[in-house]
Amino acid sequence: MTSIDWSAVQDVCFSNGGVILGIAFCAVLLGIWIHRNIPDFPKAPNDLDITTDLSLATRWIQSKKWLLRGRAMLIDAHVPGKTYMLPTPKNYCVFISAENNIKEFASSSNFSLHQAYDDLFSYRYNKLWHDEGESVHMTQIYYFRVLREGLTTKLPVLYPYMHETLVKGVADHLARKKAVDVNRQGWKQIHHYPFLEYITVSVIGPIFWGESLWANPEFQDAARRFPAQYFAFGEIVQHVPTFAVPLVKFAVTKGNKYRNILIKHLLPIVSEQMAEARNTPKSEENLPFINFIQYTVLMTQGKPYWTQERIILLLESLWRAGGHSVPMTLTHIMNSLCQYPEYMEPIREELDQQPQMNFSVLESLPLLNSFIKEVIRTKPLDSASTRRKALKTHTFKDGPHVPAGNLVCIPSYGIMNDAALYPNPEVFNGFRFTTRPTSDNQESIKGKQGETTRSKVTDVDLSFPFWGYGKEACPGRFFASFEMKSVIALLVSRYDFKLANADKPTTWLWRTFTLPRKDTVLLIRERSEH
Ligand code: HEM
Repeated sequence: MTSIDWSAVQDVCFSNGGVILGIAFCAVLLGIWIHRNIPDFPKAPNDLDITTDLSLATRWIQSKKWLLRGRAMLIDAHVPGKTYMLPTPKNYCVFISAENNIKEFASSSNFSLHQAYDDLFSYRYNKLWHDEGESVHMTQIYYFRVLREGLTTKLPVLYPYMHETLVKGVADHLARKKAVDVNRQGWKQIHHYPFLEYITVSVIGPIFWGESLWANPEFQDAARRFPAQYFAFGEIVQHVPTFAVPLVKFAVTKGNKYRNILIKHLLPIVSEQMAEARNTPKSEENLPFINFIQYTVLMTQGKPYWTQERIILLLESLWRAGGHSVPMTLTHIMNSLCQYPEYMEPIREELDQQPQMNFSVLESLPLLNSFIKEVIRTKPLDSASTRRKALKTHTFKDGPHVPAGNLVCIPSYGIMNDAALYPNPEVFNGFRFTTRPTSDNQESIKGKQGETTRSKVTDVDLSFPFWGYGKEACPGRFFASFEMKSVIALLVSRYDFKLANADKPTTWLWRTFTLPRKDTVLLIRERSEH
């Protein structure tokens, strides 16, 4: 029998005792960090149409893969009409596409939109003020009131202003660029997404904050930068241990720099306008829409819940919600116009045929409407919609049992690419939505009296759940769609454009999102006829 000679091991251990102790200490710290980062998943949903049996390790790996490959995982897992689940970093997400189940969860108080977005954007760490008495319900009511009653109904009046701002914004932006091509054909080079972000924010900025505040360079710069910083922090904070959150917040937000600037400017304005409103008789009907600040102040007049801090928080949330998704979706639309140039001429012709452009004309153009809708169908910003977190355990009438703490979502990409709803879904057909519907199951395209109407970008229905579904569907979609149409109409009718490098990818993926790359370069020049 051979005996083991331990002396070598002893030599290593004792002569390197400090090092080994150090490694052991680091291992303990790593263990604590991993432990804190493996959240206690809620109980797994069951009674699904497609069941998944996941070991702890698989669940952990899958939930991390979700960040980088969420969209692909969701598309792979999708079976029309079936319920299935995938693990996300904090819980399971149950995907529901059967009509009854969608209607059931979208209207049930057991589920919360706010809590679901808290998981995504870390609201709880991202808040400015800790507000014990805050009512999510009240905030949601006012999101809808301000956006629907305020902004949406005023779009016809706002169009000339929006158009003028766009024309100037694009011209000024391009004037700062030198022509790049050697053949002297007048092409200029711009970074596509930053350009569209700049001009769309230039349109909504004054409508939101008022012209004089928007003209303040310090305020405008902070307002432009704040949403991106908010989302970056919301993402980063999910991957650091809780004790490090304040430090990370300080580092990422540079000590709340942009938010503090917004507040410095907003507090005196909001408080002055509230004082003025108190001395003016309250009118419920036809409040004038001058800008968002003023409209919100008038709308909340006489409601003790609405303190100046809460009004600012409401404005801040609306600004974040509206700021980034419009230019991102718009970039997908413009990229698709470059990718499928055969659509450019018909859309241009449709625009050129209009003797005068205004809100109703722009809203009535079938080719423009259809092209935008087809891009959204094939390349939605988010492949899942109508995120809701189960606040209470919920057992659906038709099956799935969802323990509290899990998410429920609609697999919007899967539905919008289902061959039963959209024939040849894999084919990009820019004018797919110009024909009137043939199938009875598309409830959206039926008017109030059952008459068919043309499909619109802003439709919310079971075959087009891009904007969410039910009473909480995006209240900003009318403005978003109209702004996107205004930008495309201007660029298509006055400019030629193409991608500088058609072979380079134009998007990157994160979770279930398809985001435009910031480094995509667009070549653009003014059309000679204009
Ligand atoms: C292309 C642009 C946009 C897209 C893709 C988009 C998409 C969405 C989606 C999917 C939801 C969730 C609905 C649900 O889960 O049922 C939502 C909610 C919301 N959107 Fe939009 N949106 C866009 C533009 C805007 C704009 C421009 C504004 C404001 C000016 C806005 C304001 C809101 C608000 C306030 C909510 C939250 C409603 C609540 O908490 O109840 N959105 N949006």
